[in-house]
Amino acid sequence: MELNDIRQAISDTDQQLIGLLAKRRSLALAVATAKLSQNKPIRDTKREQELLLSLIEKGKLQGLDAQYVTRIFHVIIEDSVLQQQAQVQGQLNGDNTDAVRVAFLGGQGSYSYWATQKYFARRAEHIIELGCDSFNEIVNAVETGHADYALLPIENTSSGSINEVYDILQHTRLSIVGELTHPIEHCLLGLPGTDLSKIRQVCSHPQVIAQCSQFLLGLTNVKIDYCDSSSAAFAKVKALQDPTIIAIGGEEGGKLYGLEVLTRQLANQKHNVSRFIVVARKAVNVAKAIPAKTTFIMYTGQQPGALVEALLVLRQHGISMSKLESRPIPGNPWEEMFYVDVAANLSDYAMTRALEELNSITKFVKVLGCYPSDDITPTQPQN
Ligand SMILES: C=C(O[C@@H]1C=C(C(=O)O)C=C[C@H]1O)C(=O)O
Repeated sequence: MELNDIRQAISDTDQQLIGLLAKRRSLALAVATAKLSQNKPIRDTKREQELLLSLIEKGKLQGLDAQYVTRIFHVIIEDSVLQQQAQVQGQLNGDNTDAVRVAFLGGQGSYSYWATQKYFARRAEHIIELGCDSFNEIVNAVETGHADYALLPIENTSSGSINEVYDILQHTRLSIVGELTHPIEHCLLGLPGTDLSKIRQVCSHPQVIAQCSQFLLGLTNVKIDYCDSSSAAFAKVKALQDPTIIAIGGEEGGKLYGLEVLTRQLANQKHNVSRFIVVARKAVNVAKAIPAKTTFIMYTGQQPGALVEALLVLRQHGISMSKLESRPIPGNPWEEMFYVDVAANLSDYAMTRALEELNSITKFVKVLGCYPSDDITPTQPQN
């Protein structure tokens, strides 16, 4: 067979794969409806386990190794579960699936832009993008009704919590309605033909700079230029047309501005992932069939043991905490507000009781939102 003919056969096979993936997805959505009518949870790890074992067996017969089959089906199953969860949530909360207006940091090509695309691809036909220059502007867009949702990065595996966003949450009336984890792969990006040894200026968002601090220490005589977003940095490098100025951001984003990758994998942590939250004016209910997270803030006061007492309430109700963060309370020096993420549905009896008790033993408690957990831990195909 000629090269072109073989390639044509590969393209035909890929097209069939795409068709099969789309078919599998629509079957998964039908499964979700059937599960709801039978009061069954969306995730069924026993079924996933059986499926993986049987696929590994079938793969072996056709020369496909177990790891390859497992890796591919982890991606397919994760998509299937997230797709089902989004459908169930949309139905429960009467979401608009035609068009949503979403505010996020930066313009086309920023990390928040890609996260927005990923999150809403499962939830709406059309995204009306509202790129913003700051976290305050993003939140304001939703508060004033210019946008339906805002997407905000809240923590990252390299740089930790994004304090500015935590501080905004203390004062906003908006509710957290969703979360999303998204891999962040920082690259040095420059105009075509840029010579790394001649670089004088690196542009990016302060969070990106913080996540690449170790790499940047190795660059001498280079000025750091803090921009509003990674996409603003791309735009600047493109506009200046100076090959001594480069940006840090995602490869796909840089491409939109005609920039090329000079170096990859710049983050301090190899596994560099950001967690984003989605906020809206109206809180949502989370279907019982879906694992939920609740985020609340509390001020315990400064008496000895106050935080321990509060955390004991969670333990007494069998509620597990996935995150505890403290932030200063503006205007009250040395006093701290605690941010707590728990694996619980706000409408669970245990959670209702825990919040009642926390209300009585702390000085202030406010629920920031209850939303579906994005954590789809892959099922391992053990016998
Ligand atoms: C589709 C289903 O829902 C989920 C997704 C699965 C899949 O995509 O194969 C398997 C089990 C469930 O966690 C199902 O239960 O069959």
